[in-house]
Amino acid sequence: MKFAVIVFPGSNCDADMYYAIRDGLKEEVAYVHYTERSLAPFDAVLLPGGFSYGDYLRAGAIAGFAPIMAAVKQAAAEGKPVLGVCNGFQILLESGLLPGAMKRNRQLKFVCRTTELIVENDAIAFTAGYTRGQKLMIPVAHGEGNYECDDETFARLEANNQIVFRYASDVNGSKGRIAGITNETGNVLGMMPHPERAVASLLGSDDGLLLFQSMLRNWRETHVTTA
Ligand SMILES: NC(=O)CC[C@H](N)C(=O)O
Repeated sequence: MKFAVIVFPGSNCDADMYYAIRDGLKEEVAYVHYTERSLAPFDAVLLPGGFSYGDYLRAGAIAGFAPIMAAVKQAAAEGKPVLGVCNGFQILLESGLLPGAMKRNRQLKFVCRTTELIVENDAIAFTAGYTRGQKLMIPVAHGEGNYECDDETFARLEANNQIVFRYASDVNGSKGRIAGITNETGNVLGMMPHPERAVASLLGSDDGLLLFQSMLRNWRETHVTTA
């Protein structure tokens, strides 16, 4: 399976994502610059954390218009898995691939610590290896992680099972303690916590590795070769 890690000006978790795939998952991975226009050779797209364009206007707002985003939207439309972590999640929101928006954390402070997450949806490619209700220890590091959407959108997210992860307790004021959501077809996932920073017990937790392993397992199941 071939993973693309998109690099925007100001990305700072691109290397973490790259090593999680190369050394944690042991699959093929390459950096793709934000000025590129095709993701055709890749099976999955990863939007890493960071401060793209210095978080100017709003985090992710400018990156949402970067040249590569048309290819990210095409990959999503083709059903390829697209994962946005932290700033990557913010970019997915700003580009309209996921509904809602991020506000500054309620406490108006950057939060950098390990959080406890609850798996709410274990039926999508990213979470099939977990079980619903399972608790995960995954770190967060963000200033704008306070998820907001209107009540109608929130009701739709709940009804469609699009809330994938919730914080076990309030971290940043996020509506419904939302930590991660998916699109209606389940192939685009945005999450504020960093699974790529939790891929080995040496890092304090390997609870994030199963997310990447689930992506790989799903891809193998749907791309059977009979050579
Ligand atoms: N690690 C990240 O991606 C966090 C940066 C992010 N732009 C923020 O809200 O602070």
